[in-house]
Amino acid sequence: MSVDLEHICQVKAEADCLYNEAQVDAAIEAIAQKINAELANRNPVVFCVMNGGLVFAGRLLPKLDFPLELSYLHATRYRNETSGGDLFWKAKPELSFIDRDVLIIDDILDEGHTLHAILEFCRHAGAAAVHTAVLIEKEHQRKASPDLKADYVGLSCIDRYIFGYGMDYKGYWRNAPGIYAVKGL
Ligand SMILES: O=P(O)(O)OC[C@H]1O[C@H](OP(=O)(O)OP(=O)(O)O)[C@H](O)[C@@H]1O
Ligand code: HPA
Repeated sequence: MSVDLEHICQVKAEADCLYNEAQVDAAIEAIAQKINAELANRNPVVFCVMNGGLVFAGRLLPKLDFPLELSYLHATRYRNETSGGDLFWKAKPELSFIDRDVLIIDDILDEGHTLHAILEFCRHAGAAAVHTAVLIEKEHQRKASPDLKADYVGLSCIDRYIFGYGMDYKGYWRNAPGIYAVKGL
């Protein structure tokens, strides 16, 4: 698929900055403090949800000061689009976590289908407990289930399509050093 880089650059130039780098990092620090207080003695297996969770996990992990194991999984339902479809597992968790505490790290809880499916997978696969951390939660009434919440949530945002800090717009701007809302979306 050919990408119109001019469009990609225009989207960044016209976007609204919802949170700058300092604000996002402060939110990550606050999450780290809570996780340090609550999971330090749990010897968890931490799964970064690729691709979106990469930047959040990269900033969060060095702030966690207890023993943990790190792995990744890749479940995707947006596939570089701005609305989600069926969940597709690109990589299921490889590290065994039977009877272990699991910590799932992802960038965004939007409709929540992704987190819901990952939670179900980990529970059925024998995790002792599953904890979830998301950098940002989007506020709307379209959640996969109304009671679906992450245990650790850094920020919240209005119902617009956002990018930056791991989140993409059509595969781009995961590297943006803040959280931005696309103009008109
Ligand atoms: O709450 P939901 O509506 O299910 O959406 C959240 C999920 O969508 C994004 O992943 P995406 O499918 O874009 O895959 P990617 O991380 O590889 O871009 C994001 O990283 C979350 O994992
Ligand atoms: O608003 C979003 N931005 C980027 N990725 C996403 N995945 C779900 N919602 C979003």
